[in-house]
Order: sequence, then C-alpha cells, then structure tokens
Amino acid sequence: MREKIADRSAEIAVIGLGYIGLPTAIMFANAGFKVVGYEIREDVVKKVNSGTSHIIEPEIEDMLRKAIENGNLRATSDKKEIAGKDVYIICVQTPLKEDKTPDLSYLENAVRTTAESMKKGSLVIIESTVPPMTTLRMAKLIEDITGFKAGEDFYMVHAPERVMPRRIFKELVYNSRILGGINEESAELAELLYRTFVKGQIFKTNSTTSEMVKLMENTFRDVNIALANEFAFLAHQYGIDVFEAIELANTHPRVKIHMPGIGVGGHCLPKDSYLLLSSAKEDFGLIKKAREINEDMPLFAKDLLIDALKTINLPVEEAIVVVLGLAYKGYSDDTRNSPALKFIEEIKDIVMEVRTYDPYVKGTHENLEDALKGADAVVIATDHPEFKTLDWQALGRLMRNKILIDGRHVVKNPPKGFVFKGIGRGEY
Ligand SMILES: NC(=O)c1ccc[n+]([C@@H]2O[C@H](COP(=O)([O-])OP(=O)(O)OC[C@H]3O[C@@H](n4cnc5c(N)ncnc54)[C@H](O)[C@@H]3O)[C@@H](O)[C@H]2O)c1
Ligand SMILES: CC(=O)N[C@@H]1[C@@H](OP(=O)(O)OP(=O)(O)OC[C@H]2O[C@@H](n3ccc(=O)[nH]c3=O)[C@H](O)[C@@H]2O)O[C@H](CO)[C@@H](O)[C@@H]1O
Repeated sequence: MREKIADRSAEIAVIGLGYIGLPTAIMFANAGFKVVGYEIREDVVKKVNSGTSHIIEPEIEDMLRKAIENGNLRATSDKKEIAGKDVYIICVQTPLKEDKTPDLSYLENAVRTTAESMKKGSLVIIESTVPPMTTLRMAKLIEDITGFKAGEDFYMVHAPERVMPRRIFKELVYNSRILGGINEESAELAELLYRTFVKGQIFKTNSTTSEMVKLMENTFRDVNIALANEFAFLAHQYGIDVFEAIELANTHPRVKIHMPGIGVGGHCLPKDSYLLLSSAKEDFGLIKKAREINEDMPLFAKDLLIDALKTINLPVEEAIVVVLGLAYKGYSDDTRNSPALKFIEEIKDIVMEVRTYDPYVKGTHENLEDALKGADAVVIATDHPEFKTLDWQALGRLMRNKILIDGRHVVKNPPKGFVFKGIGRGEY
C-alpha cells in the first residue's frame, strides 16, 4: 500500500458526495489518484459526471472540472464500480433522530457497502463526525461481514473533517489534520495518503481520541456562541448594544467573544454536542444548557417581531412578514437545521403570511422587491453578503409598514423611518 500511495496507483472510493465528500474526492483526484465517488443520489452522480457541482463553494466548479477532465474522477451509484479498491473514504451524513440521539443509519449502510466491496489490505477511513468509539464499532462490523481481522487484514482510521464551508479548498490543504487509527499502521498509511495534498501539520492518535477531538471543537464553538447569546439577552435588559460591548471586550488580549444571532444552524454545531454526550453515563449540564440557549434564539427573534408589531398597533394575525435568508449562514445554500426555518415554523400560524427570499436557496421569491410589496415586517435571518448593502429607504417604499428585525447584525445603522430591532441591539 505504501508504494501504491507514493506512485499514486492506489485506487480510492469516496462514499457520499456531499459538502465534504465531493471536495475530498476532487482533492485526491487532482493529487493524481483514480477516484470513484459512490453516491446514492442519482441527480448528484449525473451532475458531478457532467462537471457541475451541486453545492455552492468557492473554487469548486474549476477544481471539479479539472478532476473530471483529467479522467481521475468519476461518480456512480453502482456498487460494482467500487469493488476491490485500495482505499475507502466514508463521508456520509451523521444527523440526529427526532429524539436527538445519533442517527448512524447512513454511516452503518456506508460501512456495510464498504465491507461488501473491499479486499484484504484495504484502508477504510471515516471522515464523518461520529460519537466516541464508533470507529471501533464499525471495525467490528467490517470484521463480522468480511471475516477479516481489523488492523491486520484491513486498516481503519477516523480522519475528522475540520473544514469551514466557504473556505473548504484552502482549509483542506492548510488545516492541520488529526488521524485516529485503530492501530499505528492504520494511522501511518492515512498520513501518507493525506500528505499527498495536505500542507498543514498531521497528528496521529487513536480513533476514540480523534472522534472526541472533533466533537470537542464544535462543542467549544457552540458553547461560546451560547455565551454570546446570553450576553445579548442581558444587553437588551440593560439597554446597550452588545456588539459594541463585544468589540470592546475583545480588545482584552485573552478574550474572544463570539457573535450572538438568531440561532446556530448547519449540519455540525446543532448536533455535534449531542453526539459528544450520546454515549456518556453522566455530564455536568453546561453543554446541554448551551444547546438549549442556541435552540431558543429563533424565539427571541419572534419576541422582537411581536414587540415591533405592537409598536405600530398592527395585530399579529394581520402581519405579512418577509424572512431574508433561509440558509444557516451567509454565502451558503445549506438549510439544514437553519434557524430561519425554526423561526418560520414558530410564526407561520400566528401571522397572516410569511414570504421568503434567499438568493442562494431555490424555492424562495425570485426577487426581493416582489417579496417586499405590501409587507409589514422584514426579518434578517442569514448574513448573506448581498443583505449588507441593501437600500432600505428604497425598499421601505414598497412596504405597507416598515419594521426591520435584524437577527444577524447585518444592518449596522438602523434605517430612518423604520421600527428597528436587532438581536443584541438593546433598545432604540
Ligand atoms: N458540512 C460541513 O461543513 C462539515 C464539515 C466537517 C465535517 N462534517 C461532517 O461530515 C459528514 C458529512 O457531512 P456533509 O455535510 O458532507 O453531508 P451531506 O449530506 O452533504 O453529504 C452526505 C452524502 O452522502 C450520501 N449518502 C448517504 N448514505 C450513503 C450511502 N450509504 N452510500 C453512498 N452515499 C450515501 C448522501 O446522499 C449525501 O449526498 C457529517 O458527519 C458531518 O458532520 C461536515
Ligand atoms: C469549530 C469550528 O469552527 N467548526 C466549524 C463549523 O462550521 P460551520 O459551517 O457549522 O460554521 P459556523 O460559522 O460555526 O456556523 C454555525 C452556525 O453558528 C452561527 N454562528 C457562528 C459563529 C458565531 O459567532 N455566532 C453564530 O451565531 C452561524 O450563523 C451558523 O448558523 O463546523 C464544521 C463542521 O463540523 C467544522 O468543520 C468547521 O470547522
């Protein structure tokens, strides 16, 4: 295997071509490997093979075209095409069930497919974020299906993905990487493989540690955002602008407060602290409390909207509300766990009409002007760059009433003539 990685003759299958799998497949293909992307969604397979990306990400179209044109990347839904590969990289989703316990069914299916396809000597890598000890469990599943012995007949590694959407192709190269092997040989093989394009540091450890590291990173961010959200809540009570306070506090050399907002969405932060806690016997409660605070932020935005409607004496049930942004964050088309959706769920039965506009998400109003005609209130739920430069005076003329609720600190100066409320903006 070492020689095959060195001379790029190792053949790679990437299982799942989503936000993580597609860029990963592209990177290995452009590093000189023959890569087959196995994906159950046929629409994705078709798009990828035609050289177009189904996700929005800077550089992806060029990088994908290059990988397809040089003949190194092909997508398929046919299991036969991933038989006997040297390396399998699993990048499927690991969401929560309704009851907030991990739904590992996608992962288990992908591991089964891998077990049915692999050969003796294959290296199996899980890039998906998983609860602690999952990689060891998956190694056992492969042993049961194949009769191979883990660590001897096949190698296995958890290689958590740490990239930030919007910066994926830079971070894939320059981020440091944690490789958690089920044994040393597994981690060493994975190091050789990732070194073919990674310029950041590579740290080797065991698989349960790498699983925990990944979950700790996202939990750290989630808890810090919850703290910022609590500061915002307090700032409203004291009548100050929390963003000014945060900027000032962050001039301290050891303080770096995060940004409050309408909520924490995406496929990572809202679920990773639950994955972290999922197999624990006990915890101290801090992580769960932070989740609760972040999950309730859309309700805070709803309170601001209702307050604003009261200010103009418009009954809530007569209000036409326009939500700007459905994506979980700016410059993204991803609506998974988006606070905008939770906010809409909360208000849709109490107001007259909810309209949506998101230039990145299909199925919303084609243009903002149409969405705003005759509306009473606008709620900004996503920090898309386009929303930062809107001419509120002109847009306000299209509206029946002028209420603006900023859930993402997008509007720096409240526009004249509007009833303006922003999360963390105190009283105006
Ligand atoms: N999105 C991110 O920014 C990000 C960053 C770091 C880590 N992660 C982690 O990476 C993992 C993948 O996340 P994502 O955002 O890329 O998910 P995604 O939903 O965008 O992609 C997963 C893809 O796998 C496909 N799939 C599911 N089961 C399959 C199977 N059995 N065989 C073949 N294909 C299958 C799905 O159709 C989908 O296209 C998750 O564990 C996530 O927590 C995500
Ligand atoms: C530790 C870390 O950095 N992990 C990153 C994270 O990436 P992400 O795309 O989920 O990005 P975030 O920017 O964290 O956004 C999530 C939500 O939180 C809101 N938010 C954010 C900052 C803030 O101060 N206040 C907020 O309210 C924002 O609007 C959005 O809704 O998880 C990926 C997958 O595991 C990682 O790979 C990636 O490294």
